[in-house]
Amino acid sequence: MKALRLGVYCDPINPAPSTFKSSPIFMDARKNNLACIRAQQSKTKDVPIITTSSNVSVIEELKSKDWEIGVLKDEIAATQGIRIRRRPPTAPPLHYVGPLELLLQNEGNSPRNILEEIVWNKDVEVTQMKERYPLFSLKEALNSAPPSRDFVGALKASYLRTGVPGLIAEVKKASPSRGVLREDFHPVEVAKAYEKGGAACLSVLTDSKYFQGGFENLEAIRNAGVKCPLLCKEFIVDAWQLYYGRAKGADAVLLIAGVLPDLDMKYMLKICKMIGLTALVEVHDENEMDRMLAIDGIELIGINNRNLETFEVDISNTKKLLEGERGEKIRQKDIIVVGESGLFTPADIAYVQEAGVKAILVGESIVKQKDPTQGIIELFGKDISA
Ligand SMILES: O=C(O)c1ccccc1NCC(=O)[C@H](O)[C@H](O)COP(=O)(O)O
Repeated sequence: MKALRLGVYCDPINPAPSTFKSSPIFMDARKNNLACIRAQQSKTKDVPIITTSSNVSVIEELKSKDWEIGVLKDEIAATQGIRIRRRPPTAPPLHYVGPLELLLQNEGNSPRNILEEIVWNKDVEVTQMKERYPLFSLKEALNSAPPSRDFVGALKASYLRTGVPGLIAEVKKASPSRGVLREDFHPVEVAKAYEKGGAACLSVLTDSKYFQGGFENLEAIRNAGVKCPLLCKEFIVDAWQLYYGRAKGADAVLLIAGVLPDLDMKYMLKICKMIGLTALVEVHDENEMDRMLAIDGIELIGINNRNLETFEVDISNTKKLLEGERGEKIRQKDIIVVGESGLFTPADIAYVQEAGVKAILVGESIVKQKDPTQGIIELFGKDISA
């Protein structure tokens, strides 16, 4: 353990009862209170903020409770086999402890892998975004958002028309595992080239820090008149992001089973349904698949061949997760399966199609081509546009 700055977490005066502390109402109330206080502060930025000892202590207390709740949530998630922790486990918010402010740091405070790092960053990013665009304003924005389009319908229609899996073509400039994929990147041009090449739907990376994407790309593609339904490819950690994505023109959103515990997943699915978003629920292993098959109402499951913790890609993962009883259950539930990542050749497509997928999500192999329309022809070994 290395001590850089010492942070002391203490709330001896007003500890909340542990049963109440873990209730969703308490968690939401804490988060919203904190966001409200910050939003009020940012609205009045021209006026000097008088920081009284009482509002500082309220904010500090809320931060601490928020951190405590995060730890509790991680404990619940771990019982479901989820390895991704939602925030650093041993670092409570920095507290003023007199003349010395020190933060205890140890290995537990470092993300264990890239997915965990992305999730921790996303949590901070979303907290800041919520202050700029509070939920009530997004709910208003939804009234003027472009109508959502039928994502699953487009995939099914494409499969019926072409006899090969419907293509979700990914508008992706860069990725943590591959670096920059397309230097001269014009998202609208790429999107139009994909549409011309016969893509059923598009996936638009909106994360800027790790993928050099952005919500402005999603919005621009939608506003450019591209007809393919759009997947907002984000790391969803908070329901607020669903409203934001829909307001920016998304028709579908990605929900990662390795990040969201069952209760969060069910909650997100409900909100998606309420606001007209299709959920692409992503799994990578048997445990995640079994957890998602136990949840009602999922119509689209993506099997990611890429392990987002190690970057290892193996397309036989799709086959493995569709074998035996799992495959049977998927057919019974009439779930459309999307094969994701690491698909480069007609043989790869045939392999996952044989395993049972009716749709594929492809980025690297087509975005890297000078002409992405031609990239699609090469991927399938034929023209699927007509
Ligand atoms: O692609 C990455 O390096 C990555 C790293 C961490 C989290 C997610 C990541 N990628 C998301 C995806 O799974 C892919 O963008 C998508 O399935 C397309 O994959 P590909 O065809 O291999 O570009």
